[in-house]
Formats: sequence, C-alpha cells, structure tokens
Amino acid sequence: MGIEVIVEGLTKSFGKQTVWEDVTLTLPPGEVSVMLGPSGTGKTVFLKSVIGLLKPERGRVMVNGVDMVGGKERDIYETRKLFGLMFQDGALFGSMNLFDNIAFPLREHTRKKESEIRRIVMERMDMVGLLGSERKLPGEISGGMRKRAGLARALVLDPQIILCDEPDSGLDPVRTSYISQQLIDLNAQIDATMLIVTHNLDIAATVPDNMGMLFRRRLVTFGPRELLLTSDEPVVRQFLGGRKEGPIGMAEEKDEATLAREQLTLSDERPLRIAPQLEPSPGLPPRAAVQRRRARVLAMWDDLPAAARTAMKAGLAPVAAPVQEEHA
Ligand SMILES: Nc1ncnc2c1ncn2[C@@H]1O[C@H](COP(=O)(O)OP(=O)(O)OP(=O)(O)O)[C@@H](O)[C@H]1O
Repeated sequence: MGIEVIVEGLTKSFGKQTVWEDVTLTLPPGEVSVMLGPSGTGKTVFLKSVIGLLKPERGRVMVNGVDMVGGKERDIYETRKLFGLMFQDGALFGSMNLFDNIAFPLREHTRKKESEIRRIVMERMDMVGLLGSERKLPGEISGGMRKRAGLARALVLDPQIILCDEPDSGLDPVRTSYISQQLIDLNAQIDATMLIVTHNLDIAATVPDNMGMLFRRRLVTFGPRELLLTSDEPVVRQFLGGRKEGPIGMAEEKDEATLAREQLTLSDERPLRIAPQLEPSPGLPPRAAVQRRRARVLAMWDDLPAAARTAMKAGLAPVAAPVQEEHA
C-alpha cells in the first residue's frame, strides 16, 4: 500500500516572491489526488518541495517519519527512493532507446543483474502499453508514448508514492483520456499514493479521489473530489467551468471593479455536472483505495457541506447508515 504524505504549514518563496504560504494537506495512502491551479501558481514548485528537491522556508512534509524539508539529507535521500517522478515532458534521454531510458534508474540505483533489469523493464513497458517499442528513440515516437515511457521509468523502482507533473501537457484530448485511464489502472495495480499536478479539467473531473487548488499564494481547498467539484468558491467555479469571468485573469488577478461587473452577469450560472470517476480497465483488480476512502469520507461526513454529501451519495453506495440518513 502507498504511503501517507503529510504536509503542514508549508511556505515557499523565491527572494521576495512568495509562491504559496501555509499549505497544509494530507495525501491519503494509496489514493489519487490532483492539485489544480492556474499557470504560475506554484504547482511544480509544490511537487518539488514534497520530494525535497526544493526547500520551503517554513513547514514540514512528513513521509514515513522523515521530514523532507528539515530532515537529515541522508534520510531525505533514502526516502526519495520511495517516490516515482513523472516529469512534464517525460524527461527522456534523446540518444537512448526506450528500453535503456526506462532501465536507467535500475542501472543507476541498484546492483541488479541485466537479466533482472530486463524482466522489470519489460513488465513496466507492458503496464503502460509500450511493449514492442523498446528500440525506438524518444524522437521517433508520439508525445503520448513519451509520457508513457516517462511513467514506466517512474515505476521501475517500485515507488510507493508517484508524483506526476502535468501528464497531459502537449497531448490531444484522446491521448489525455488514455493517460487518465493509465493512471487509474496503475493505481489499481500497485496501490501507490499518487499526486497529479494539472490544469486539465478532464483529468480533474474523472481521475482523482481528492482534489486541491492553489490560487493567490494559498491552498483554496483540499479534500474529496466532490468537495471541490461542488464548491461555491468563485475561483474554483471559474476554473472548473473554464470561464473568462471570475477572479482568474490573464495576469492571474483581476481588479475589484471588473469582478463586481462580472458578478452581475453570473446569476444564471448552471451547476457543474459531476462526471463519474474512472474505473480500472476490465481484467484489473479493483482499486484497494476505494474502500479506504469510503471509510475516511464517512468519518468526516458530518463536517461536509450538503452539496458535497449529495454528490457523494451515488459514488459511495452501497454504504451504511450515515449516507442513507442524508436527505439533502
Ligand atoms: N528555481 C526557481 N527560481 C525562481 N523562481 C522560480 C523557480 N522555480 C519556479 N519559480 C517561480 O515560481 C512560480 C511558480 O512556478 P511553477 O512552475 O511551480 O508554476 P506552475 O503552477 O507549475 O505553472 P504551470 O501550470 O504553468 O506549469 C513562478 O512564478 C516561477 O517563475
């Protein structure tokens, strides 16, 4: 099972520019979480801080008892081995074929024999649907295949936490759907804790168990997907609705007068439709995280807003008392 990641009071600046402050959230073990946010709000900086590649000024990121911010470098280095990182562009070496690219972490960080390396690489290539492309160079394959190769490489060291930076960037909607399914299938197969950073609304709507959003240097919210999808925070609604009107502008923040004018035109806004979460492909085991999430959500049931509870009912059925008592 994946490992829980506890983020507490995290603040990161570059010089005088504060990227975000006081970010607190927990990535539940084995569940899939998405961090949304307009461009430049610090999603990538957040991923790098979680894995200890960037050092926030304040706060902690606890993984397996190690603080990835203020812990000993040696402990951080060891704990980093629990992570698999999928970069935006796949980050493949252009001169190496896919097999060697995917084998790279095994050759670099383990003393495994070539026969064992071959077994692992072929297994991971099979998981992401790349068998048969071992000898291709990154330049000879599509963007979607490069992403999947990046994902396979993130998997070779059997990570318990997987961080994906914009798995959809540069992909068309069809390939984005494939990668969404791939991420859910992967979660069903290895039950790793996953954090996906994206501004893709399809991924946000169909993949995660939990969602959060960064905006204006703070974490707007983080919790079960239904909480964000039914949120009435203007910034969340604007983002999920893909609209021009709202607090997010080209320069990220709009002035008060523009906002007030827009507010007048938004009164007939329709509620967002909540798409069902993707299921693992036929033949794969069910996601173990689903049962754990159900128990977790039921434990917080009384504290959830009515709209989120209503949205959850279908997804949580069949369940015991608390859900059936709800008449919202
Ligand atoms: N190493 C760095 N040094 C200085 N500033 C940085 C550094 N890395 C990121 N930043 C700044 O931090 C801010 C957040 O960047 P980040 O790449 O995390 O945003 P993002 O939300 O991932 O954006 P996008 O969705 O466009 O990828 C930006 O203003 C960026 O210029």
